[in-house]
Amino acid sequence: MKLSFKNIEKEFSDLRVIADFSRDISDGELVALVGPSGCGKSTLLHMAAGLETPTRGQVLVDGAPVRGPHPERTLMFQENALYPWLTLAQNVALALEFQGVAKAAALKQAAFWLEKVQLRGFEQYFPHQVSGGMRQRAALARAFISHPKALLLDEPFGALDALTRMTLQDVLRQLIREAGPTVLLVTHDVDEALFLADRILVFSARPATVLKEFNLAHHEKTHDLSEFAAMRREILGLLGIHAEADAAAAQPEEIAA
Ligand SMILES: Nc1ncnc2c1ncn2[C@@H]1O[C@H](COP(=O)(O)OP(=O)(O)OP(=O)(O)O)[C@@H](O)[C@H]1O
Repeated sequence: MKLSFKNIEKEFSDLRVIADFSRDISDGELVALVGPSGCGKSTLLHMAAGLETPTRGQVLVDGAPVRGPHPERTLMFQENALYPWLTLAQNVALALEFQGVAKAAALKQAAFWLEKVQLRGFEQYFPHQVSGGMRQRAALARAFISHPKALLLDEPFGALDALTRMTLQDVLRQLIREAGPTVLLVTHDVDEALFLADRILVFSARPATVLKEFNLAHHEKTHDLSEFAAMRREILGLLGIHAEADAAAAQPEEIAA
């Protein structure tokens, strides 16, 4: 599914949030959106989901204007995504039941997807009985069960510790490889963007404009991101975070001859 943002501008009353954003996201591409807090990244995601409309401009899905939410475009949030009164299996199955699939068939599919995210044996657990990482695994299963053509991820692992986040990034990458959806990922974690994305868009503060775009397609990536150290430094610099140690302190001591 191709997503196109055409001259998007967004204002909330007097607040100018997005200033003339245009980009095409190709079918199967994973584009990460990074930028300062409150610059409008989630707003762009909500527009692609059909939950928010641009003040000016258009969001197109395979050439047709977005008119509202659709199960083909699935939004996934940071946390609290599961219903606490339903088991993990029931939560995952619900995504299919909403689309008219009978409960028994939906639960069978849910078991399959829970196994894919390594939650076999936890089908009957309630969300509060499992860890945050396990809840997000279940949320991933729920996102993928309906075979979305576009996945809109809003800080999906933002509430997890660094190690759990990395294992979840691996799970997500495997699911994406198998299912091939187009993905828009909002993240504050530059390493997450470097690891997962084919392209990274770095936004300015409000009103958001793209400061710079980084292309990472065709790189075989691992969590060792040393190959991308210069890019990482540049992205952090654009975000106003200076990664270099104090230049003077970083100088090796001169060796007396
Ligand atoms: N429905 C709304 N009504 C009014 N203002 C809104 C609405 N949605 C978002 N905003 C405002 O628009 C701005 C951008 O919000 P948005 O959530 O898109 O930013 P963000 O870049 O995703 O931020 P963060 O990284 O902190 O999640 C914020 O100032 C926010 O308060």
